[in-house]
Amino acid sequence: MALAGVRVIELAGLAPAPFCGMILADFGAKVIRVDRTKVGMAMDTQARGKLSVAINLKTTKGVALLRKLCLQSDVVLEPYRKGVMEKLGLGPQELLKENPRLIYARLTGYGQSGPYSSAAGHDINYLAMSGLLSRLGRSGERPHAPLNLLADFAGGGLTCALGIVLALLERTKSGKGQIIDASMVEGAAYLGSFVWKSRSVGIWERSRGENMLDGGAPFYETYQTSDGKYMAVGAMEPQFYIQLLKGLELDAGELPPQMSISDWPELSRIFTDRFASKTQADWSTIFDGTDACVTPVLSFDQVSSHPHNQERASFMKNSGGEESPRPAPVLSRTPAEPCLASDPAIGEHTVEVLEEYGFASAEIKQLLAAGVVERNAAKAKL
Ligand SMILES: C[C@H](CCC[C@@H](C)[C@H]1CC[C@H]2[C@@H]3[C@H](O)C[C@@H]4C[C@H](O)CC[C@]4(C)[C@H]3C[C@H](O)[C@]12C)C(=O)SCCNC(=O)CCNC(=O)[C@H](O)C(C)(C)COP(=O)(O)OP(=O)(O)OC[C@H]1O[C@@H](n2cnc3c(N)ncnc32)[C@H](O)[C@@H]1OP(=O)(O)O
Repeated sequence: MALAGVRVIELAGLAPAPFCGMILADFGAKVIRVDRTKVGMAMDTQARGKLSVAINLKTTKGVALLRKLCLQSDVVLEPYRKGVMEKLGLGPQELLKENPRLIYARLTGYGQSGPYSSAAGHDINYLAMSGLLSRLGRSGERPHAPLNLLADFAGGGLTCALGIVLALLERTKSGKGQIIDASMVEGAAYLGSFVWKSRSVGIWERSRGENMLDGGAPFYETYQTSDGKYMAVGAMEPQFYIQLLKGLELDAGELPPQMSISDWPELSRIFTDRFASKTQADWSTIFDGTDACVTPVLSFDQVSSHPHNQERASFMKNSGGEESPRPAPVLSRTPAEPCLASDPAIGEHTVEVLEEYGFASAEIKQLLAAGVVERNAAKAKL
């Protein structure tokens, strides 16, 4: 796999850093998640392929232990509020001094500087601060955050993974590590570059929810079908729009012009009535194999059995039967090989990891007895 041989220490976090760690693990890195001790249940739902060590970082020995792990690793990924790692004596200056090849990734909401850098926050706050949230939502309604996908995962976890891979690539030339300051506000804003940079072509001039790509245009919308499901329409270009009208059995000559913005509400009503006359399966049969850019809005229950996704094996099941998306993109020679075993219990690999990093068994016993580290059995498989 592409990242085979890369060792990552991931400090346990809420959602974005776990996703970043899972991407690295899916593509072959050895990812060791550092959990707290005395925590019953892991909150990491993105733990595929990771190992877990439980270390009490509020002890001097726990901090020394983590330093030793970082000394022999390529990447440390930390998701805490600004200053937390420095308070523990695990800041980048200290760790890079000991291991100059270390890539030290800091994944936060607001970045390592600026007046908000120490504030708590979540996806919705970061998205708001990126400017993007102001553009998301229906006409006349409040801005709406679409799940916690944009800041936490796209602007956060995924962007941070890109930063780590870039730093690993650069290290092959310089031999040096570096610090990554991954701010979810900036990651989300960067993701919005298209919106920023396409303002000059006039496609965002109207209010939120009234433009071509944000729900304003009838040919870029979802429509309910007679069985309560939905179809997605993305027929922007005239040659594709004609195909849409053909599938809907509408005569272009009897309709207002596609780009007549003042007629969009009327066109939208016509399309709404038409889509409501057949089931999702009927519409799929009509539009499949055409260039109308019309697809069913698949639910999580439907998605893996759709013939297209099925042929590509786009979704997979782990050993416990849990379904999830297969890692993307697909690399031809060194594709991801996601782990199919169930997620690790907190501290499941404490002993194994410490042994691998050179701790003697007597030392491990002492650390366990003193509560500096904790070992737990793998979760029972039902
Ligand atoms: C919208 C998303 C998040 C969605 C996640 C949800 C799925 C979950 C969020 C809340 C969960 C529910 C809740 O917990 C209640 C129930 C609990 C129950 O067990 C399960 C059901 C629950 C209902 C549960 C269900 C779900 O899990 C939830 C709904 C996001 O946007 S995530 C993005 C968040 N932002 C960031 O990551 C940016 C960077 N980080 C931060 O800004 C802060 O870390 C953050 C997130 C604001 C949290 O701040 P906090 O004050 O809690 O922590 P920090 O200041 O960072 O300090 C960390 C301290 O921990 C110490 N520490 C770390 N490791 C160790 C260790 N191994 N040993 C000892 N101590 C450790 C560290 O030293 C710090 O200590 P100090 O404070 O003393 O310095």
